[in-house]
Amino acid sequence: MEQFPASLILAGAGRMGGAMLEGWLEGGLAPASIQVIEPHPSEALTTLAQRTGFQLNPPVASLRPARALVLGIKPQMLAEAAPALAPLAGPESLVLSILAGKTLANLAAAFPQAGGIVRVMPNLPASIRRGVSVAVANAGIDAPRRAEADALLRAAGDVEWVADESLIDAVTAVSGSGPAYVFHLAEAMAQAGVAAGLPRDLAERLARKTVIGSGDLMRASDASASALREAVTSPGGTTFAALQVLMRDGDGMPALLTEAIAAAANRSRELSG
Ligand SMILES: NC(=O)C1=CN([C@@H]2O[C@H](COP(=O)(O)OP(=O)(O)OC[C@H]3O[C@@H](n4cnc5c(N)ncnc54)[C@H](O)[C@@H]3O)[C@@H](O)[C@H]2O)C=CC1
Ligand SMILES: O=C(O)[C@@H]1CCC=N1
Repeated sequence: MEQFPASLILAGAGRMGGAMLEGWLEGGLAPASIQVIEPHPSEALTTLAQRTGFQLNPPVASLRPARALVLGIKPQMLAEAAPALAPLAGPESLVLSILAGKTLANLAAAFPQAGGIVRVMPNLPASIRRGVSVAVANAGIDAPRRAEADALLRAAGDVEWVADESLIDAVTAVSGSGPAYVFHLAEAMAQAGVAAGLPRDLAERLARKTVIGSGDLMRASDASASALREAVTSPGGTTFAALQVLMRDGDGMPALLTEAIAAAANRSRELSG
């Protein structure tokens, strides 16, 4: 049995907060223990609340500090939202933040009463419990709080704990933003397929199914990404011709991704404070 927190308030159930909520519900977190604060609830969130029974936007006066306060708002909203949210994190509470860039020190200043703080970078596949999260805890996180945070993150996929908070900016750039790179790969493959003469709908289906099948194959196989790539590449064949372009020094995919990931990590650092 997972050691979920006895009560949880989620502040901000947009795309990522909503994805984690779906993962928790699928993973067995009791809907009766969940309260969600979301000023602009989507239709899907409202339907989910009706179907499962968690409280969506309970009267503010009824809110008491929860064992876990999960922050799913945007980093730029923290300063504005914190004064109203801070009373919901008491000495027994754990604050779990998914905000890109916001450091443990930023969060401790915004939630001065909180018993402990965990900064997490999750990713969007959390909604189907296939996410990967990297977490770092401040000194207030004791073993029970850490186990509860771990249970929440495990319900959304895999979890890695790190001790060095400075790694989180690069983590954000690789796995937090990473699903967007994969989806963009599917977009770009479809576009290139159209340029090579395919009808758009066929090109989009082929790109989508190729990304899905390749991901499933990676999941099913112990082979490294390099070994799987080599398995597609016949010497002197078609893949080899394509990879000579993609792996080109200077302007190939490794160079582009290095630049893109550095830009994302820099943006994460800028968002602190
Ligand atoms: N979208 C993603 O794939 C990932 C997002 N994140 C982080 O998740 C956070 C949310 O990002 P998204 O879900 O993409 O944005 P979003 O805009 O979809 O969600 C933010 C939600 O917060 C709500 N909100 C605004 N003020 C509020 C308040 N005072 N109290 C409660 N809720 C309030 C908004 O109505 C909105 O629904 C960000 O901090 C981002 O860095 C982290 C990893 C991946
Ligand atoms: O784009 C962003 O800022 C957020 C953080 C990681 C993924 N989405």
